[in-house]
Amino acid sequence: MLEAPNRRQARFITFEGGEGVGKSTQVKRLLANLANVSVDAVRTREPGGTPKAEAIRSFILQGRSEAWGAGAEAVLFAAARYDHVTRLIAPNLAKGTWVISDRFCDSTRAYQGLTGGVDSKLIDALEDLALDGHTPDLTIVLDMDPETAFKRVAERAIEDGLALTGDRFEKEELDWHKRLRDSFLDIARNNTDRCVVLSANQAEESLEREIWNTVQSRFPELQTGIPA
Ligand SMILES: Nc1ncnc2c1ncn2[C@@H]1O[C@H](COP(=O)(O)OP(=O)(O)O)[C@@H](O)[C@H]1O
Ligand SMILES: Cc1cn([C@H]2C[C@H](O)[C@@H](COP(=O)(O)OP(=O)(O)O)O2)c(=O)[nH]c1=O
Repeated sequence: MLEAPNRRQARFITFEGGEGVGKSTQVKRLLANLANVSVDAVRTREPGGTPKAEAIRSFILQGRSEAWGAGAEAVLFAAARYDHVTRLIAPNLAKGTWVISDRFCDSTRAYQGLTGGVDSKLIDALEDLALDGHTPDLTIVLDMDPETAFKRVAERAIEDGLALTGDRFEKEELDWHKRLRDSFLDIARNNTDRCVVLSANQAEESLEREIWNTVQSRFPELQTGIPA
């Protein structure tokens, strides 16, 4: 008897890229597309995803670890990630539920490592410890020039009547964000088996279709259309 898609091997997909490129928007759209083909999936994010990792998130994003430097912050992100992997990601994958994460280990490599100047040996060691073997099956890198991304975020904040305050990393200079963009592209070039770079500078719906096509071609079991 043929198995329904959600009975097959669960997949771990991550979204990466700079600020405001549309990661959260597209994670939600991918979840809806997976639900349409009866695949059980959970949406999560980094830093965070579990109560303890969310506590580390608040600590870092409020700027309380800034004075410690990028190396110590990389260790904090890795501590949050270890909790996230062992308490949420691994158990869900083990029971057959796909996991879709808004940011994961490439953010540490890009922000603290390539852009923040932390030695790649420390980043490699932290990644090895925190992932505990759970390398993503697919990473979608959303790429776009940071000026356009910032305009989007600002326009939306004005529409919603919100003040644009920004967290620790959103406050960095434009040049820093350009280097960050290059860092994500470097990571993708060095991990072509895992990473797919897509232009985020397109309408939400067309980017959603590109992502769904990418996911379906990477995981052909989704194309069978067998109902659960
Ligand atoms: N393709 C798109 N075109 C225009 N605006 C978008 C697009 N995708 C997302 N947005 C808007 O841009 C802002 C940032 O999107 P978001 O998904 O929160 O980005 P991120 O999670 O990468 O920070 C939001 O206001 C969102 O509604
Ligand atoms: C996961 C992770 C995030 N970060 C940064 C990226 C973001 O600036 C911030 C998370 O904030 P968040 O608001 O979730 O990101 P976004 O702006 O994409 O919506 O933490 C790191 O510096 N290192 C990491 O390992």
